[in-house]
Amino acid sequence: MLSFISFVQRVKKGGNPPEVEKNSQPLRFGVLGAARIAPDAIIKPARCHEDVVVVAIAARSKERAEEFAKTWSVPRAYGGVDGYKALIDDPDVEAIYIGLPNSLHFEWTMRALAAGKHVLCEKPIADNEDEACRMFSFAEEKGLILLEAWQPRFHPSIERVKELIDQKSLGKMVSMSSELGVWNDLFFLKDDIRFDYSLGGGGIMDMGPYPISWMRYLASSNPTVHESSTIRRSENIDRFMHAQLTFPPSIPATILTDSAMDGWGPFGLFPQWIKMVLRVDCEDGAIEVRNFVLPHVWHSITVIPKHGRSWVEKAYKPKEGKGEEWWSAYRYQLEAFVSKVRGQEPHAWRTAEDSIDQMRIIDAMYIKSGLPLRPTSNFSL
Ligand SMILES: NC(=O)C1=CN([C@@H]2O[C@H](COP(=O)(O)OP(=O)(O)OC[C@H]3O[C@@H](n4cnc5c(N)ncnc54)[C@H](OP(=O)(O)O)[C@@H]3O)[C@@H](O)[C@H]2O)C=CC1
Ligand SMILES: O=C1OC[C@@H](O)[C@H](O)[C@H]1O
Repeated sequence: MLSFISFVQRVKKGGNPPEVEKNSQPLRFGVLGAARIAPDAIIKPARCHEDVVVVAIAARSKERAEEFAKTWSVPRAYGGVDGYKALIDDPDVEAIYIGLPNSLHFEWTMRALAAGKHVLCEKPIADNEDEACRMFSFAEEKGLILLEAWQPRFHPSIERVKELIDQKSLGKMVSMSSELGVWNDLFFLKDDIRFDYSLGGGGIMDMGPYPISWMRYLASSNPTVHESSTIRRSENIDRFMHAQLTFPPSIPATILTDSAMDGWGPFGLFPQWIKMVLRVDCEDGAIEVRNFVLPHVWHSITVIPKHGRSWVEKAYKPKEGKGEEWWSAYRYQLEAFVSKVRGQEPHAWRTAEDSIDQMRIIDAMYIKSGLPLRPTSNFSL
């Protein structure tokens, strides 16, 4: 009962966070694309961050930009064919949030960096490893911050799981597995960007960043991809992927993603509940993490020793440092981004190398399953 009440309180406050008083010179963000994820990923976190304001939004249509600006109280709206460019050129904007289709992450990150802006760009950072390398090397050349927005990395829950593994009370890690599946019609549009190869779509592009990054972080290493099989939605788009990997020295791992799980019951008429389980088996027990995608909404960390009783943990607030029970993973992410821009040590970070390695593994999964890499952008500065 208590945990249900705290769930309701957390979701209520996290979903509509309080507006806090701002510092005298907060970091001024512009939002590129009136994407569905933008309110959760940047607008709401900015509202409750004392050192951030969102000053502008750009969308392909002026009406859409104005509507978004009105809904979310953003002072300036840019639209039309030059809308994105106008936002980037706005001298008042210091940092850009990019929530565009994956195929546009490269071009608009490069343009934003060229204009001297820091960038928080959605996951996956690019269409492939080659693009990711070029983006991070340009950010370094410009002395600007570029962060791939993979929010679970910043939430206290992942830190707690890592701590449980590293303290070795369950012994050494022996294997990992994860399942991430959603019922198609529950989440996606008929013409979703995720189903369009030219926009960098694909199931493992969209869902893969979660299990792959969790596993890489928990193992503190990068895997080799051995095998990968898919059920396709269309020619180059994986709906379902099952991949087998090995983390060094010889820890096997399996990853399953499915963006259109079959329904259940007569004729599969009823939607399946979302599957979001990651399991780490160790010599003397196991850990199961439920909801490793949006851990702030709800999660559970079940510790299952081979000898003795299991227990369940939750970690919404860090043991030390800034944070509140109701902070979303996006809010924690913004905290880290701003610290980095301000030259302070963030509580967590995702390095260039980390994001580039991540793209290399996604590429390897496509190669192993006989699908082409997502297309490299033709854009050049
Ligand atoms: N971190 C997370 O939790 C999540 C991250 N994401 C990531 O965010 C990004 C956006 O996802 P999502 O919000 O679901 O996507 P949407 O389809 O809702 O938004 C994509 C935006 O891209 C813009 N856009 C520009 N060119 C095109 C084009 N040719 N076709 C379609 N849209 C275009 C549109 O902006 P406009 O018309 O307004 O200019 C649109 O609002 C993806 O990279 C995805 O992986 C998504 C969900 C969760
Ligand atoms: O990043 C994401 O997180 C949740 C998923 O359902 C969604 O497709 C994806 O873009």
